[in-house]
This record gives sequence, structure tokens and C-alpha cells, in this order.
Amino acid sequence: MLTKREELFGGTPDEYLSHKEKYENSTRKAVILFSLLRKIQEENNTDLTNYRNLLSGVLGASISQDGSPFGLHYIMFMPVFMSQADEEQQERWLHRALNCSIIGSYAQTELGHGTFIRGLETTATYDPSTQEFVLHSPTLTSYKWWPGGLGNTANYCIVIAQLYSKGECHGIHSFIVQVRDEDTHMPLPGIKVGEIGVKMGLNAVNNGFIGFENVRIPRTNMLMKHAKILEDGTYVKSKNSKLIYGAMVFVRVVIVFDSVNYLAKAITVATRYSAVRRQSQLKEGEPERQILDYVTQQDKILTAIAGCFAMKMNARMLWDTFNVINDQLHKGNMERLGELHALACCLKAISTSDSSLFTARCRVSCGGHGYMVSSTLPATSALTTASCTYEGDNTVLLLQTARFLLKTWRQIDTGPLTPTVEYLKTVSAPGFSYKWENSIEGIIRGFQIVSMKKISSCLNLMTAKVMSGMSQADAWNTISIQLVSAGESHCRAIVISTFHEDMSKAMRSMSASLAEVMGQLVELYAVYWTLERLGDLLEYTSISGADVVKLRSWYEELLRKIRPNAVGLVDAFDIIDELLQSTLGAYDGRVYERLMEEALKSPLNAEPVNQSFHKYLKPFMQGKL
Ligand SMILES: CCCCC/C=C\C/C=C\C/C=C\C/C=C\C/C=C/C(=O)SCCNC(=O)CCNC(=O)[C@H](O)C(C)(C)COP(=O)(O)OP(=O)(O)OC[C@H]1O[C@@H](n2cnc3c(N)ncnc32)[C@H](O)[C@@H]1OP(=O)(O)O
Ligand SMILES: Cc1cc2nc3c(=O)[nH]c(=O)nc-3n(C[C@H](O)[C@H](O)[C@H](O)COP(=O)(O)OP(=O)(O)OC[C@H]3O[C@@H](n4cnc5c(N)ncnc54)[C@H](O)[C@@H]3O)c2cc1C
Repeated sequence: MLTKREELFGGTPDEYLSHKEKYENSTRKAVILFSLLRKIQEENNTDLTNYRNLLSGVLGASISQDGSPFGLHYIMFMPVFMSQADEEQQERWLHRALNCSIIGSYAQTELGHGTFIRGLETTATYDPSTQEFVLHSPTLTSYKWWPGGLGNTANYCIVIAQLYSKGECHGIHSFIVQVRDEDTHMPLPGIKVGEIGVKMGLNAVNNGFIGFENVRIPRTNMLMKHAKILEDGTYVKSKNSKLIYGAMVFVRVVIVFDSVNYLAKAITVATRYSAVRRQSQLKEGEPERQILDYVTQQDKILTAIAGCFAMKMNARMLWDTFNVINDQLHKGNMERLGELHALACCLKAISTSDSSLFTARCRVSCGGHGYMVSSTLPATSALTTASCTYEGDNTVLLLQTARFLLKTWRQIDTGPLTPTVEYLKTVSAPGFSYKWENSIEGIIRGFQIVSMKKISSCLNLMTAKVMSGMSQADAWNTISIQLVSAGESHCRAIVISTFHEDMSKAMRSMSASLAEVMGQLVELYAVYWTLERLGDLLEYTSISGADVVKLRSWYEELLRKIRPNAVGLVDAFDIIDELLQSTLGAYDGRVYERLMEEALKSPLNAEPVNQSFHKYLKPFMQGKL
């Protein structure tokens, strides 16, 4: 009788399973895990008030690097339902979703549209004679494409469609649609549903496609917390059209936490391996050195550790900001919605692009063994690059942040600014003077000034182009590279200042030795990004060549100081071997034994001579083919 642990982590490694077997195996594991999660929910009477703990349980439970076929059910189906369904609808469906007696997905993206959601083609046309919506996919490009779990797992999904009533289009709205029979799991009439095929990663998420051929759903399947359709087809608009976007903000907040988790895995593997791996002699005749002793290796890995801690603190800040503003939204106060959207956009973009960048560096820092699937680094790299796209392409999201920043800059003199942008007022105030200094505070100020000057420059450029006769849209597109850069600079200024401020607070309750190490991480993060963004700082601040020479020395000194604590820092993530799933990063450091153990699991090692020798090689080598 296998133990739960053996059931979950034993058997043929996923990499040797077919696409179909991988899905079936991940469903088997998901059922075991989510049954345990459901039991914990019931024992702790978990309800939706602490949804984040439930969600972190799900994310933690998605043991496979390839995700989980239930992921979307928790990450999007339920949050969207909670934010957009009215009380009656929540009463009807939410409990069933919470105890997984129905499994849902989230179908927004279509073959032809992902970013431009106002261009989605799926239609939901209201028929007052039957009080139903007719859901239809008018073209191939209108087929929903990507929804996680939709291929073979979900029996319900939230569909985003253009709402038509009385001949008028009211834009995109959300509908809950049953896609498969709850007993037979057969697709319901008029529904064409399937799986989209092998992807670069996340191949256990079971991403699917779905098309509707005049599928009828009751009027009450339109999620009506905000906008409504009355029985006679009258459309009652939402207090704020942007509230339909709310769930995407929530998921972007989740993704920032998630990017930290992915990066923590990658740096745990790379750091532990770099402590085990000995290669080359630093001095003739000496024993080969741990590769972590090479400063170039420290440059790759220690900056990733600092980045992980920095983003963790910013994820917490974003979550707290989200909850404060979400409470205000529930009370009808929309004042800070734009700020929250802009913050979620830029932090999602920067956290995922940093995580992708540093994970790729961790992969190459482990040499050939880092290219083995058994190291888990290739899968983690595939995961982090996906997060730069899903829940909003990073470029597009940074442009959203830039849109908010330009709007804020236009109104800079009309009154107080909201917390995440009030620095713009400080560094642009008359009489504000600043001279570059090589300190954390000096660096933060420098990044704030860069951000402010880029925003100001973008607005001046836009104005000049429009004055010269160019349309707003063309002017926007022409300077969009600079707009993205302004969004990134704004975010980097926030990340460094939040890391410094929140870590300084946390350090007050730490031992002196721990506080010293944490302080070194903050400095390393700030100095690293200063050296990475020297062009901006030279353009917009008084930083000098002499300052740069001193910064480089400061950087190298920090790497030297942090090196002895590198393994301890990643051990602090406390990622158990079963979740790390890495031959290079296992806690016992038996790298070579594990690499060989995993290799021997390859089906190609089951027999000494593979059948292809007799079928192909031998006749070929004997000139008979
Ligand atoms: C995969 C799970 C496996 C299980 C576990 C294993 C591992 C993974 C674990 C966790 C992973 C976590 C998450 C993964 C989750 C799911 C997978 C992916 C799901 C999806 O991708 S769902 C689809 C997401 N799609 C998008 O995000 C589309 C992006 N596009 C847009 O948001 C919009 O089109 C746009 C780019 C913002 C433009 O919209 P548009 O209306 O045209 O806007 P504008 O004209 O630019 O501005 C209008 C106005 O509206 C404001 N606005 C826009 N968006 C928002 C918003 N979201 N909130 C608030 N306000 C918004 C904008 O600011 C403008 O306001 P103004 O005042 O300036 O007018
Ligand atoms: C692993 C994974 C899981 C997913 N899961 C889901 C899911 O469960 N449900 C769901 O609905 N969707 C899901 N998606 C789809 C995802 O939301 C879209 O891929 C994403 O929104 C990007 O849209 P797109 O793919 O159409 O790319 P496009 O929008 O076509 O982008 C392609 C390029 O065009 C550029 N571009 C587009 N618009 C602009 C613009 N206005 N200005 C400047 N540049 C622009 C982009 O920057 C990008 O470089 C998933 C995607 C992935 C990869």
C-alpha cells in the first residue's frame, strides 16, 4: 500500500510520460491534493473570507512544475465569481465551487484576441421571449483559446462576451456557462470543446478551447453584481465600467507572489548546486573551488536572492494596498481604482520579467546540469516566461501604468496625490534640490527623479507631436518605448523604496547579525539596479564617473560579504525536496548520485540494446538501407 507521499511523488517521472499520460497523472495527483485541501477547509471551516490562505494552499499544492488542471478554478473562476456574481448567484454556485463539486475555468482570451478585450468577438444576445442569452462564436477567431482546465477538466466556465440586448451592444460582460454534463462529462449541445495541445510549459494546466453554436443560457447566468439585464431586456449599467476588470487586478496581485515562489525555487537550486559544484583552480596547485566562490557566479546568483526578497516585500505591500482599495471600492469609493490598476500592472510586469531574467541566469549558472529537466530549472524558466504573458502581456501592462502616470502628471498641481505617486510632487516641487550620493536614500531619490523626468518628458513629447498635427493615438504609439520605460522606472523606484522601508522596519525586531545580512541584501538590490540603469541616472541626475567607480567597489564588497550566508538565505525559503523536485538542489547535496538515479529512470535504459538497432541502425551500417 503506497503512502500518500509515494502516491504523489513516486512513479514514472513526468518527463517520460506522454502528453495524455501527463494530464491523467496530474489529475490523479490534483484529486489527492485537493481532497486533502478540501478536508482542511472543512475541518477549519474555511470560507471565502480567508481566500488568500486557501489560494496559497492551492499554489503550494500545485506540486507539479507543470501546474495543475484545477489551478484556474481557484485562481480565476472563484475570484471572478466572488467579485462579479450577485448574492443570489453566489448562493447558487459558490459553495459548490468551494467544495469542488463543480470545477470551473475562465474563458476570456480568444484565438484572435488576448490583449484587446474590447475587441472580443464571442456574443451573448438577450432573447426576452425566453429570458435567455444566446451564446455564439461567429468566427474561428472568436473561439475561446487558452482557458486553463477547460480542455478535459472543467464542467463550468466564466465566459467573457459582448452583450447585446434590444439590438444594442453594451460591451463585454461575464457569464457562467455549464460546458459539460455533470454526470457524463460530455460536452453539452452546441459546445465544441477541447485541449489546445503541447505548450512550452504548464502542460498539466489542461488549457483548452471552446466554441459556442447558439447555446442558450438563462438570463440569470449573466454575473449581475455590477451591470444587469432585466427580464424585458433593459440594460442597467454598472456604477463603473472598469469594475468588470476587477478580477484581473486580483490575479495580477497573486502573480506577484507567484513570481517570488518560482524565483525562490530557482535560486535555491542554483545556490545549493554552486556550493556543491567544484570546478577549476583559482590558484595553481590549489584544490578546485566551489563555483560560488567565483565573483561572476555571485553576480548571477546573489542578485537573484536579493531580488527575491525585494519582490516578496513588494508583493505584501501590493496585497495590503489591494485590500485597502478593494474595501473602498465595495463602499463605492472609486478614487484609487486607477492607482491600484497601475500598481498591479507594473508590479506584475516587473516581478515576472525579473523572475524570468533571474531564473534564466540561475539556469545558465548551473552549466550543463542546469539544462537537465531533472534539475527543474528548464521547467521553472518555462513557467516564469509564461507569466510575462498571461494575465496581461507585460508591455501592455506597463503602457497602462504609463497612461495613469501621464494622467497623474497632468494633474500634478491640482491637489494631493495618492500614496504610490506622491513622490512625483516631492521631487518636482519648486526649490527641491538634489545632488547624487552613493547611499540607499540617494539611490531611491535618484530613481524617483528618473521616473518623474521620464513622465514629464513623455508628456512634453506627446504634446509637441499633437501640436504638430499628429493624432493622440499616433503620438502615443510613436513614443511608446519611452512610455514603457517610464512605467518601469516608476515601478523600480517603488520596489527599491518599499524594500528599504519595509526591511528597515522588519530589521528592528531582528538579531543584529540577521539585520546586518538583510541590510546587505537591500544595498545589493539597490546598487545592482543602479549599475543596470546607469544610462538613465547619467541622463537625469548628477551622478558622476567617480560615483560609478565607487558604486562598483561597493557592489563587489557586498557580494563578498553576502557569499558566506548564501546557502543559509535560500535554506530559509524551506522548500522541501518533494516540492523542489531537483537533482541539483536537494537538501542533502548528493547531486551526482541523484543525476544518475534520475537518468536510470529513463525508459531508454530499460534494456541494453534498443530495438532501433536491429530495425534501423544495423541495416544502415551494413549498407542495406
Ligand atoms: C495556471 C495555473 C496553474 C496552477 C498553479 C500552478 C502554477 C501557476 C500558479 C499561479 C499562476 C497565477 C496566475 C495564472 C492564472 C491564470 C492563467 C492566465 C489567465 C489569463 O490570462 S486571463 C486573461 C487575461 N487577459 C488580460 O489581462 C487582457 C489584458 N488586456 C487588458 O487588460 C485590457 O485590454 C487593457 C490592455 C487594459 C486595455 O483595456 P481598454 O479597456 O482598452 O483600456 P484603455 O482604453 O487602455 O483604458 C480604459 C480605462 O480602463 C482602465 N482599466 C483598464 N483595465 C483596468 C483594470 N484591470 N482595472 C481597473 N481599470 C482598468 C484604464 O486605466 C482606463 O482608465 P482611464 O481612467 O485612464 O480612462
Ligand atoms: C500559460 C498561459 C495560460 C493562460 N491562461 C489563460 C486563461 O486561463 N484564460 C484566458 O482567458 N487567457 C489565458 N491566457 C491568455 C493570455 O491572457 C494572453 O495570451 C495574454 O493576454 C496576451 O494576449 P495574446 O496572447 O493575444 O497576445 P497579443 O495581445 O497578441 O500580444 C502579442 C504582442 O503584441 C503586443 N501588443 C498587443 N497589444 C498591444 C498594444 N496595445 N500596444 C503595444 N503592444 C501591443 C504585445 O506587447 C505582444 O508583444 C493564457 C496564456 C498563457 C501563456
